[in-house]
Amino acid sequence: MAYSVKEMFKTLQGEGAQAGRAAVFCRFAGCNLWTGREEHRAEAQCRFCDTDFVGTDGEGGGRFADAAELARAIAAAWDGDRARRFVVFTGGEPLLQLDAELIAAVHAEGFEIAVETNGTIAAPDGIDWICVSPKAGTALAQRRGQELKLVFPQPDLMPEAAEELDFAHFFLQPMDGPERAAHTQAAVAYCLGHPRWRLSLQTHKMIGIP
Ligand SMILES: C[S@@+](CC[C@H](N)C(=O)[O-])C[C@H]1O[C@@H](n2cnc3c(N)ncnc32)[C@H](O)[C@@H]1O
Ligand SMILES: Nc1nc2[nH]cc(C(=O)O)c2c(=O)[nH]1
Ligand code: SF4
Ligand SMILES: [Mg+2]
Repeated sequence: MAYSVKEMFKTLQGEGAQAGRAAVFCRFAGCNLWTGREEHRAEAQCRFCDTDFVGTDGEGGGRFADAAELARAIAAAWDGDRARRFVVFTGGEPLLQLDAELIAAVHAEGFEIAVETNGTIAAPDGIDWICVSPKAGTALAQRRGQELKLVFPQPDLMPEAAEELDFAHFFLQPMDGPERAAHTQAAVAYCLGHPRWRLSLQTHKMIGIP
């Protein structure tokens, strides 16, 4: 199938258990929880998004005709040592587009594959690192993986409700926006009182990298 990619770039993973690791970020266009248009934000299912995922006009973005073409572009974006090649599929919601064919093509290029998903769509087999970031008021289809990364606080989605899920790592990530400092303090306090949860900071924003 063809794929719509907003942007693609190599940077360090900023968040979660893989923070600090070099990765190609492939940001798919489109999401099932928000149109991405500001005039629809107040009515969206997910209202705190920090990302522009509309269209295919970003750096390294475009329409890719098939899996082989997109896998080649991902490999070209990894301009270093072949060892420890790593791609993070994000968006938008990547599980609207990431399929078995693309997973196979990117594995064939020697990459480990991670995904950042809202968890409302079950992941296809073969992804090496699944990070689910659940959103209040939505039904969770993907209930297992490597990393659960809960944006905090979401008053209608308390961490306690997520603890029964089958993940190796549990992170709270302070919700960015005008209240970021207060959200960060609240997340710190929660982690201190509930030590199964660890703090995930968006480190790329602190140091000004994509
Ligand atoms: C832009 S989303 C794309 C992937 C997928 N749609 C999802 O929500 O997981 C990438 C990550 O950023 C997180 N995120 C989005 N907006 C945020 C904000 N305002 N503050 C902190 N994290 C945010 C998401 O929860 C997710 O973990
Ligand atoms: N550096 C960096 N790390 C990230 N981790 C998750 C991101 C995302 O937008 O999915 C992201 C991002 O946009 N940049
Ligand atoms: S689900 Fe992810 S991409 Fe979609 S609006 Fe929410 S944070 Fe943004
Ligand atoms: Mg981001």
